[in-house]
Amino acid sequence: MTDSAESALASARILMQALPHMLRYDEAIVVVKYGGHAMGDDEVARNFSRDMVLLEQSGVNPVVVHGGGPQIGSMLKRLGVESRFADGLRVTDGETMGIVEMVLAGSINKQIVGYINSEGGRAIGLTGKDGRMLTAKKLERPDGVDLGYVGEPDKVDTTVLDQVLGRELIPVLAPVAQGPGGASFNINADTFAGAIAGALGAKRLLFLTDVPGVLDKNKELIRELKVSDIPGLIADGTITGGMIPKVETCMYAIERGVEGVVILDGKLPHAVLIELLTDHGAGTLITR
Ligand SMILES: Nc1ncnc2c1ncn2[C@@H]1O[C@H](COP(=O)(O)OP(=O)(O)O)[C@@H](O)[C@H]1O
Ligand SMILES: CC(=O)N[C@@H](CCC(=O)OP(=O)(O)O)C(=O)O
Repeated sequence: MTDSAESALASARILMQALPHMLRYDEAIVVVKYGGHAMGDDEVARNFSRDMVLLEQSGVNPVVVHGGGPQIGSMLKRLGVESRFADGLRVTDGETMGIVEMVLAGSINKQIVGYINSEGGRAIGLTGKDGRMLTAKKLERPDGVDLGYVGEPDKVDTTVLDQVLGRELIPVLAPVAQGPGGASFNINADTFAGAIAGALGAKRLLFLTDVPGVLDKNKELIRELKVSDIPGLIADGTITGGMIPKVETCMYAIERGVEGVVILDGKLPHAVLIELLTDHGAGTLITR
């Protein structure tokens, strides 16, 4: 067989394997949270963007929610502003909020839009403010510690997204929202993605991070989890740090009707396609 015939046969085999999965996700909404740690270099960003375009072309409706914690940290350092966290959330005074909005809604959001456009897609960059998609309320902590302009989702209004989805456009959302008095609030990107996925009734919520998924005590990947397994894994110290808000968001999203949440390594080439369009999946699948 010639090289080109062999390559065509290989593509046909992949397509045949992917077809039943493509039908399962036809017209479904898949929310993909693209974490700041998963963004990496130019090639990672191009692979990620290509996957979003391929999904859209296969009849799936991807909605991207991005983070940018490490990138905000670098900008604060350059500007000589100290970064402070309380339980994984950035303490956000007025000056910090201006820089958070500049980095998330400005540079990162438009970079991702640019990458998706370069791969042949039509991306549309928005924040929670646009069309009042997501309004924030100030996050009040039980211990009374004031985190400043850190918000949590109050209301989600999907009017703008309803106009965009199904029209060959890929929404790319930055986790900034307007709160009481019109001020901008900084929302953890995992929490923002969970609220959007819940309101849209997404079929899947994918968290792209920098580890293969939820790891057990021996650092082995746990392939499947039930919501009821999670509190025990937090209590016994298996799940710690930045993984806690992620799995808590999984529980929240599944309670609101999201069918399944997957935590996976965003630097694995074509992680999203492998997860959605093959039998073996790529990370940890969490279901009811
Ligand atoms: N059981 C666990 N399995 C995997 N990662 C864990 C676990 N417990 C804690 N983590 C930590 O959670 C991190 C992912 O959260 P985070 O750094 O907030 O990611 P992102 O920036 O992508 O949102 C991992 O890099 C790891 O250090
Ligand atoms: C309140 C809060 O902590 N907001 C986050 C928003 C960005 C984010 O969540 O980015 P990652 O997903 O890359 O961590 C922050 O300021 O870092």
